[in-house]
Amino acid sequence: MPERLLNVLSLCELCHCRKAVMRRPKNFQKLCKMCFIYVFETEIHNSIQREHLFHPGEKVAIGASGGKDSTVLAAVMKKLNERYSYGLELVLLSIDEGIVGYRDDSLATVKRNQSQYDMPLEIVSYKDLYDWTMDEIVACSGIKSSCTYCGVFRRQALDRGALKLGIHHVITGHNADDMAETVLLNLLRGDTARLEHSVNISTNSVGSPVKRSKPFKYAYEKEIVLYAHYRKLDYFSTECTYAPEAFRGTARTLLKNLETIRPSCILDVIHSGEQFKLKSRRIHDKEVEVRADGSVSLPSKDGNRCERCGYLSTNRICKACILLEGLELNRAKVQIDPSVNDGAATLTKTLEHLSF
Ligand SMILES: Nc1ncnc2c1ncn2[C@@H]1O[C@H](COP(=O)(O)OP(=O)(O)OP(=O)(O)O)[C@@H](O)[C@H]1O
Repeated sequence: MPERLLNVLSLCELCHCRKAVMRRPKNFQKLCKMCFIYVFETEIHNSIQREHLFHPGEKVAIGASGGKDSTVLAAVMKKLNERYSYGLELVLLSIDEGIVGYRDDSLATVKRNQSQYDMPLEIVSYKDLYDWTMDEIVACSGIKSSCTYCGVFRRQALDRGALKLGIHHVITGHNADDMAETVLLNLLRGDTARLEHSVNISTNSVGSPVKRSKPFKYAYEKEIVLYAHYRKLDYFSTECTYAPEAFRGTARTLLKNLETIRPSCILDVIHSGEQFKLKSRRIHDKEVEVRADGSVSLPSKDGNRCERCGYLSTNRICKACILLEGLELNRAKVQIDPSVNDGAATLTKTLEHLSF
C-alpha cells in the first residue's frame, strides 16, 4: 500500500489539515481519505458535465456485474445524482451469463447492492435469451473463444434488458485502464476501424436505440479499488472462471508494467486514441473505410433487423445469431461424436474477418 511510503508527518496536499493516508496512483498527490473520495467523485462529475452525458429526467441503467467497477459506479452515480440534482432515475441491470460458481455469487452481491443503494434491479439471462449458458457454450466450443461469445451476447443482452425496462441509456464501469488496453489491442491487431471509436465515452451501435456510456473513462483502476476500500463498498472480487483471452491478457500485463514506470501512460494512450482519425475515401460517391490490409468496407445501413431474431443489426443476420448457428451445429456434432469441438472456434475465426 502507498501508505507505507508516506512520511508519517505528511499533511494532505488539498486540505492541509488532515494526515495524508495515500498517494494518488494517477499523479502521486498525497491526500487524506476524505479529500481523495471528494476528488475522485468530482472528477467523474466533471467528465459527466463536460461530455453532457445525461439529461434531467433520464432513466439510466447501470450495467451491474457485482464487480468493483460497476459497484463503485452505482455508488458514485447515486451520490452525484443526489449532490448535483441530475434528476436521473437509476436502475441496476445485470446479465446472468450462466457461469456457476462465478456469476451466481456475483449476482448475490448485486442483490445486496440493490437494497444498499435503494435501486430497482433487473436480471436478464443468456439462458432465457439464447437458450445457452456460458458453461454450456464452453463445454461445447472450448474455452478459447469464450470471450468472443460472451462479449457479443452481453452487448445485445444489455440492450435488450434496457429496452424491456423502457430505458435507452446504459452506463458501464469500463475504466481508463480498460480503455487504454483496448486502444493498445486494436493497435496491435491493426484494427483501425475499431481503434477510432474505442475511446468514445458514449457509443451507439448502428441503428440501436440504446446509447452506452462510460463515466469512468478517465478513472484509474487502482483509484476505483481505493475508493471502494475507503468507502467499504460491498463488491465481488473473484476473476471470471474463463480467463481473458491470451492476447488481451498480455496487452493488460504490458500496460500494467508501463504504468509502474510512467503512471500517466494510461491517460497518454487514451489521448493518442482520441487523436486517431480513420483514413477514408470515396468510391461511387460513397465514403468507404480503408482497413489496415488495404481492403475497404462500405458504410452500413441504419435500422436493419436480423432476419432470424428480429433484433437490430447492420447485417442480414446479426452476430449473435451467427454465433448461435455455429453452436447449434456443434451441439448436434457433439451429441453424435463427443470428440468434435472445433466447429464453433472455426466459425469464430471466420467471424473475425467479417465486418459488422
Ligand atoms: N454480467 C454483467 N451484467 C451487467 N453488466 C455487466 C456484466 N458484466 C460486465 N458488465 C458491465 O461491463 C463493465 C465492464 O465489464 P468487464 O467484465 O470488462 O470488467 P470488470 O473490470 O470486471 O468490471 P466489474 O469490476 O464491474 O465487474 C462492468 O463494469 C459492467 O458495467
